[in-house]
Amino acid sequence: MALPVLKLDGIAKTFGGARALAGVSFSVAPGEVHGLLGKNGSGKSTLVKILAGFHAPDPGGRLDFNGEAVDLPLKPGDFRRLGMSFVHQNLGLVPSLTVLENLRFAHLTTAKSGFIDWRRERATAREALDRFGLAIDTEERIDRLSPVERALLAIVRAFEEIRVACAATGRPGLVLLDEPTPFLPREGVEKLFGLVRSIAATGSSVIFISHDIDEVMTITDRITVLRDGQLAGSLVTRGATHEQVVEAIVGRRIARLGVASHAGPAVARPAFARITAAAGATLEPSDITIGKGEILGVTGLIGSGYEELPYLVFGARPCRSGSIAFDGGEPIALSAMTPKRAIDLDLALLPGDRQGASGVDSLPIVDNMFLPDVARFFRGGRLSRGAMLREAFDLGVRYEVRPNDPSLKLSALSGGNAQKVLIARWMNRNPRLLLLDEPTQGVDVGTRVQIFAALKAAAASGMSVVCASSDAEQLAEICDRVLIFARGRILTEITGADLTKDGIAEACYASIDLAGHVGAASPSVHAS
Ligand SMILES: Nc1ncnc2c1ncn2[C@@H]1O[C@H](COP(=O)(O)OP(=O)(O)OP(=O)(O)O)[C@@H](O)[C@H]1O
Repeated sequence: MALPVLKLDGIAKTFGGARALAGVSFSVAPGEVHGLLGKNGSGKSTLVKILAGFHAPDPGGRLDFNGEAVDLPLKPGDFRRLGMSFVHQNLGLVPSLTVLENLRFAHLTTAKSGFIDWRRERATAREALDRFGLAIDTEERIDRLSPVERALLAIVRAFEEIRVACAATGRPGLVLLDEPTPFLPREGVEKLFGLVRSIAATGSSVIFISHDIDEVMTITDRITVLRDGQLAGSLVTRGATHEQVVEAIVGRRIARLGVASHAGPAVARPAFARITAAAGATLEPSDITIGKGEILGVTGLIGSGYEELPYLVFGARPCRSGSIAFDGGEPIALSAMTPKRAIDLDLALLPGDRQGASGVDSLPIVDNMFLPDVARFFRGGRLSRGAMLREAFDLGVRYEVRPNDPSLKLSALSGGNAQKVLIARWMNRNPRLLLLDEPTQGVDVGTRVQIFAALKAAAASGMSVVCASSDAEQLAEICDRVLIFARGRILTEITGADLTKDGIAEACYASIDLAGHVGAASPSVHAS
């Protein structure tokens, strides 16, 4: 067998007494696309950060790269010399710098001479972007790019670094992609997979971390599964089934997701909220009625306008027009809606930007859980921290937050566990209308099932939900009705037996052709 590009032996990591990795061993062959899977908090990102030189592993482990033992801990930057590159969950781009500066960052900061030939740098950056078919301006600042463009740029940068490193060393390299797809629309995922295959064809290897089992089964050759920091399984992808992979991750059998549980037409329900002529940056004036206890999905290709809806209703983004009326009451102009007023009206918003808008990394979990309603914990004029901690712990049990220590900072949790904290925060308030943007991004397959069950139970007791998502499987699983958007307008509505993962995905794709003809159609869709 060819010499592995990466060989790990007994890699362990302890954070203040808690074991994140308990002696992990596996290897990655040249030209192999290797899936690294596991529940939230199983240790995947910790392993990646050890390879990046960000965390020092506990003593005793061994790491070989292209057959040579590497001194541990890796020093920051060692990975570049060896021929590794990374796309981390937060993408690692500098928002205030340009595309060019981000793309050529490593080269610019290590340039031997003080002189930088900007014309040449620009041409090199342009070539790299063109090679990957990415039509963005090299002078554009990162904070002006869309999330999709940012993700693709980070991916292009990682692949470009490997290409250059391999040309210099003449040996295979390794790209590590830590959940690169949540922000990518279907076309972006396909583009990424094209890049992954082209890198693997040159003999370099790719480690692909994702919670999307279908994607992992499409792109990987082998799969390593971690559970509680230990190796829980190793599978050859071609011979494995979806169920086997899920079982290796969760440790038990669970029912396949994505099978629509809807056999008939949507149940007629009384209207809870009527949105009239809501328009934002890309959303064209649209009328939408949300039923009481209904879970309404909104989706489409990225940029089609659906992703704005939760924010416009919550007053978290500027609107061009629109109003909302609750329970047949007087309409409230969306321009007069603010997050504070929305909270007073018993609305809740879970934004999609986990690392930015939704949680405060530097605050303890308990504060993140109760930020919106801390007033509830004042007893006789004093804040009862004990009551907050007790309730936070109970919520942590219910939503399987690991580790369940509410006094830890949010930043000490893995990405998926942080998302559970934020979901728990809003579900616990029992709002009348829950607005979600990509609610289970980064959440593992077992927890997804629990969150779906909690949402369904809350809807059954009368809570209305709007779920904006590009995840067709999730929408099929939880929604009573899904609206497909194209070019800012509602193109079609899916209910009943058509409400399947494939049905939703097909409608989104169909929207590419149909969007041009949608202008004259009425965008109005109602719950019953
Ligand atoms: N800086 C840190 N301080 C303390 N504990 C940490 C730190 N980073 C990670 N951990 C803990 O280590 C464990 C593994 O976390 P890690 O981020 O590697 O999980 P993961 O498998 O990448 O999860 P996810 O799928 O949610 O991203 C978790 O219990 C986490 O809380």
